[in-house]
Amino acid sequence: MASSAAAGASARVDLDGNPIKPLTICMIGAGGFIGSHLCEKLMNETQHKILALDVYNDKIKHLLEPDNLPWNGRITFHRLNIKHDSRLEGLIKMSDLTINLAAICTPADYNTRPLDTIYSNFIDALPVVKYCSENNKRLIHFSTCEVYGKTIGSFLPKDSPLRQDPAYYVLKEDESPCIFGSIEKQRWSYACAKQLIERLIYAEGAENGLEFTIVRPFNWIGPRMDFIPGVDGPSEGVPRVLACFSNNLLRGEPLKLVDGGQSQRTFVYIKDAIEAVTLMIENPARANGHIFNVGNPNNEVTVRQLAEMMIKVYSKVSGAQPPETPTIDVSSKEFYGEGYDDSDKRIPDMTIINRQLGWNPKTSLWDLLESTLTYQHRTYAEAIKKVIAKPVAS
Ligand SMILES: NC(=O)c1ccc[n+]([C@@H]2O[C@H](COP(=O)([O-])OP(=O)(O)OC[C@H]3O[C@@H](n4cnc5c(N)ncnc54)[C@H](O)[C@@H]3O)[C@@H](O)[C@H]2O)c1
Ligand SMILES: O=C(O)[C@H]1O[C@H](OP(=O)(O)OP(=O)(O)OC[C@H]2O[C@@H](n3ccc(=O)[nH]c3=O)[C@H](O)[C@@H]2O)[C@H](O)[C@@H](O)[C@@H]1O
Repeated sequence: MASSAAAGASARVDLDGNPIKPLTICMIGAGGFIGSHLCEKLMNETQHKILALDVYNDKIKHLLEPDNLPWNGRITFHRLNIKHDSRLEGLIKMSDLTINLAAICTPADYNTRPLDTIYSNFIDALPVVKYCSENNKRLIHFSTCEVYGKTIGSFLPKDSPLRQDPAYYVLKEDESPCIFGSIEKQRWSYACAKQLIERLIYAEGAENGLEFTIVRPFNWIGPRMDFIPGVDGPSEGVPRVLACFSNNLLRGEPLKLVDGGQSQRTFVYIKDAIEAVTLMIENPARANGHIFNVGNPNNEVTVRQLAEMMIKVYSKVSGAQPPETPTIDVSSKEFYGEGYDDSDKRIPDMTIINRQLGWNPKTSLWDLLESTLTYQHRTYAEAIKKVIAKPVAS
């Protein structure tokens, strides 16, 4: 494995046929869902070095130990909180490229912990941008498709034929407006903080020459996403939809559809999406100065359809009977609390990423759910049984 990985790595060329020099990458938030997949790919397929920064490392432990792994020495973990750690600037200075993934990014937090959300997504990202700019270091910053907010089409009358016109709903990096709800709808605290840090990075590029790339992920999903409440996360915690529905399926409970599950999303497989990030890392001349949508426009479903598909796939991979009551409707107020609001529809325009990096997603929703739910079942089914069997303390 070591020799084939090294051989593959030495033959690597960029999209213009130039050999790729090994980089040192400061990856902030490397211990999270996206970070863990990116570290895995870079260790397996390239010769880049990673300084992995995070508060946690559970999701990348398999890349750090034991110390005879083929990539031994190319990944080092630095346990730190970027809110208050003087090592941050030094680590950025030691690197050729910084990738910032650190953020609070679960919707259940946006309206219930708006201050933490705004600090995490804007204030805490400021020093990262500043150190990159001052030290002439390249930055890949993770933003979100939530910066688009709601579609223009959502404001049209329900029966307007214009709702069918892509001009009213396809989201384009350089054209679509950012449409958020009122300030009382604290859901938008995250999107607004992400929008402002995007604007700041863009301005650093324009005024001070910062070399940057901004990534707008559209619902990347796959193994290791978030946590299963009561198993590897708090019992009362509310993760993103993939983990919420996985939790319901593992426990044999109905899946909860917020406000009827009418919102639409496009889901992309994490492994396809990581391919796009690798292209950005290794093709700076094509990626710098750009904002990229990264999603799969072919995988659009309503949340209700997602639930129905996950129920079918989970039955197939686990052999379990579907729950007697497969889904139940809950109000957003009951599920998320006051101040929740939602994006109605999210279809990414792929023109820019396709033109600059030639990237296209490959995996269908059914296939990505099959591999992800196989992982969820294998990883959590036994643990859930034990949790369920435990008597509740009176
Ligand atoms: N997963 C998606 O589909 C998606 C979609 C849109 C945007 N994003 C963005 O991509 C980034 C990564 O998302 P993810 O899904 O991997 O989330 P995640 O929560 O799994 O990972 C974020 C990581 O950052 C770390 N972190 C947070 N604050 C930190 C701090 N102060 N110091 C050090 N480490 C800190 C966390 O411990 C966590 O490991 C985020 O910026 C998120 O907003 C993700
Ligand atoms: O992944 C993304 O691209 C971005 O969008 C997500 O936001 P959202 O898609 O609204 O969050 P999910 O938790 O994945 O919820 C998707 C939809 O499912 C619904 N939902 C969620 C959980 C549940 O149990 N039931 C349910 O119906 C939500 O109301 C929402 O309409 C998060 O904000 C971020 O991680 C990220 O920036």
